[in-house]
This record gives sequence, C-alpha cells and structure tokens, in this order.
Amino acid sequence: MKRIGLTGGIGMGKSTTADMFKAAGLPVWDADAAVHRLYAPGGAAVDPVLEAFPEAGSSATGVDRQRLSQFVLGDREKLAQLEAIVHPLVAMDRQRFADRAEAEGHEAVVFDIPLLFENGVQDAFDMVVVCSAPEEVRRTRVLARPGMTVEKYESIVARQTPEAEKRALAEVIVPTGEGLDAARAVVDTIVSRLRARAADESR
Ligand SMILES: CC(C)(COP(=O)(O)OP(=O)(O)OC[C@H]1O[C@@H](n2cnc3c(N)ncnc32)[C@H](O)[C@@H]1O)[C@@H](O)C(=O)NCCC(=O)NCCS
Ligand SMILES: Nc1ncnc2c1ncn2[C@@H]1O[C@H](COP(=O)(O)OP(=O)(O)OP(=O)(O)O)[C@@H](O)[C@H]1O
Repeated sequence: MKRIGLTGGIGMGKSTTADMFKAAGLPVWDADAAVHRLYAPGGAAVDPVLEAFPEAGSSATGVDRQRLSQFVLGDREKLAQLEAIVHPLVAMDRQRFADRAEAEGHEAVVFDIPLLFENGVQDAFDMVVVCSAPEEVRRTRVLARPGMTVEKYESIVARQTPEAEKRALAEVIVPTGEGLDAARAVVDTIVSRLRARAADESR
C-alpha cells in the first residue's frame, strides 16, 4: 500500500484537494481532526496535556485549544513540550488508520498534514503532494475569512515553511489556483498511477 502525504500552506486548497482524493476512492486521514479527537473529553491527549498545562482545560471538557494556544504559541520551549506529548499520539492514530486501510485492501492512503514539512515527517511517505496557488490568490482567499486580519495572516505565513521550499520538496504539485478541474486532473492522474503501480507490484 502506498502512503501519500498531502500538505500545503494556509489557504492553498488542501482540504478541497483531500476531498478529491476521497472522491477518487482513497481513504484520507486528517491530522487536524486527529488532534481534535485527542483533545476531546476522553481523548488520549487530555490527561498528559493537562498535567503539563493544568490551566488548559479539564478532563470533563477536554483541552481548550484557545487557552492552550495562549501558553504555547510564540514560546518555542512550551510548544516543543506540547509536541513531545501530542505527536507520538498523533503518529499512533495515523498508524492505526494505515493498518486498517491496508487490511481493507486499499492500494493507497492519503495523510492530510498541514505541518508535514515543519514537523519533518516527509520520510514516512512514498510520495509527498503539495497544494499550491499563486500568492495573491491565496492571500485573497484567506483574508476573506471571518476574523482574519493582515497581521494574523502574515504571522501564520511567516511561521510556515516557505512556499518555494515546499514546492522544491514536493514529488507532485497540485495547482489550486486554476480552478477545480485542473486540480482534479492532477489528483486523478496520481491515483491512477499509484493503482497501476500497486497492481504491478502485486503481480
Ligand atoms: C497550539 C494549538 C492548541 C492551537 O490551536 P488552535 O485551534 O487555536 O489553532 P490552530 O490549530 O489552527 O493553530 C493556529 C496556528 O498555530 C500554528 N501551529 C499550531 N501547531 C503548531 C506547531 N506544532 N508548530 C508550529 N506552528 C503551529 C498553526 O500553523 C496555525 O497557524 C494547536 O494547534 C495544537 O495543539 N498544536 C500542537 C499539536 C500539533 O503540532 N498539531 C499539528 C498537527 S500534528
Ligand atoms: N482547485 C481549486 N480551484 C478553485 N478554488 C479552490 C481550489 N482549491 C481550493 N479552492 C478554494 O480555496 C479556498 C481554500 O481552500 P481549502 O479550504 O481547501 O484550503 P486549505 O488549504 O485546506 O486551507 P487551510 O489550511 O487554511 O484550512 C476555498 O474557498 C476553496 O473553495
């Protein structure tokens, strides 16, 4: 089974592209959704996160992301401390998902990971796919979101791996600034090539 890592900066069309992989029949794992599950009441990250950051929620209500972000965002050491707790749990969730997909006989599985390069996990995948659109397209998209300001946008972009670097590290780039059909065509090509390769290998 082939593992595809899917990533892209804020507003680059990652969720839209992930839906296209789903529509093509591949199982898609979502890193953000996994963290939300881990932080929800009863989630595996609740107790260890509250032990390190007692004011970031309660076992009854789970981890309050907004409160937690006040302790960790902008503080490298605290963020590293949080990541040391959360990342192994996320990796376990991802592995369980992959095992299930493999048992179900899927030829490929997609892992949607916003901070794939930032977290240095690119080696876990057979192929890394990057969603990318021209900067002005992405900026217009993100600034149209409720609650977004130019300052917030610029600070998020500054903390992410630069676009040129992401494009250079990608095996395949899905263009998301040229309409849905152009993106879907690239997704469908990736899926049919991977299916053909998986069929060859099982022969
Ligand atoms: C810090 C937290 C509580 C903030 O949650 P919140 O819902 O308020 O915002 P969101 O998740 O959208 O993040 C806000 C901004 O912080 C940045 N950010 C979040 N986590 C990280 C990180 N580990 N490293 C660098 N930047 C980060 C994001 O890029 C985003 O721009 C949350 O992101 C978190 O728990 N992060 C640590 C776990 C992690 O690394 N998650 C990434 C996927 S594995
Ligand atoms: N291929 C495409 N063609 C046209 N519009 C697109 C395409 N892909 C995404 N968009 C539009 O761009 C916006 C951002 O897309 P999406 O929510 O998928 O991005 P994202 O990368 O998941 O964002 P974030 O990481 O910030 O959550 C949406 O309004 C979406 O409709």
